[in-house]
Amino acid sequence: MDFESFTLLAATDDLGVEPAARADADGLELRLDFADEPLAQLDAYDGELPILVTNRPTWEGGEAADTAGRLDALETALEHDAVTAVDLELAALEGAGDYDAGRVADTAREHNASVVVSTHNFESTPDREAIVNRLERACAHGDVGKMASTAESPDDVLAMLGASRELTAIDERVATMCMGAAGRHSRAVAPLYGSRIGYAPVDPADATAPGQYDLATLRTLVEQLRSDA
Ligand SMILES: O=C1C[C@@](O)(C(=O)O)C[C@@H](O)[C@@H]1O
Repeated sequence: MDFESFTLLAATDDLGVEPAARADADGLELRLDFADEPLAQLDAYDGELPILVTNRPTWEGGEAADTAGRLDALETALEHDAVTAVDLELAALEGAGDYDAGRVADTAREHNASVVVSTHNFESTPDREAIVNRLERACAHGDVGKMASTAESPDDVLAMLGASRELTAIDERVATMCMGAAGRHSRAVAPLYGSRIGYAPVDPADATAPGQYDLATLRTLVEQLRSDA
């Protein structure tokens, strides 16, 4: 996955959803931190969709302990041909936590895999300038800078969309979304402002973040809006 164009990922903890995802997804996001035996799942994987692997630490809203093993698992996952992208937290690349995620980025590049550098705000959405600054830092560390914030108002979504448009206009590759009820529509609209990645569960009951649409719905919304543009 090179994220040259909008890429819709079926977010999951179970690679068994792959056949059901094929109609609407361009790939899968496997959340190692949510999954049972994720590396065994990858060993057994014979699906068609490429995979982005994520192993989100607890200090960034995930369920993975901040250990060297968290990063080891991502490096092991990158040995699989089906894994063509890895998600690394901006904070982990800038020295937060106890372990340097730079080695995982190096491994990704050795395997010609893309590096998605992510940052999250589960409480609020900063202003447009702050979003631009954080996304520029993320873009500097990888192939796509990704930010997911929590919207409380339409103004928050406007800030995220404006930042997306501003960075896309200078050829930065970003993925943006606002979480929560107030931010939900951003998941369908942000691709029109340059966002390169969307995340959606096949089954809405399996959401990996607040405010996600199910996969088929998000595909329909994005395609309809893009055709109207
Ligand atoms: O970082 C992201 C974005 C996300 O949090 C979302 O809001 O859709 C979903 C996560 O699974 C993914 O790793």
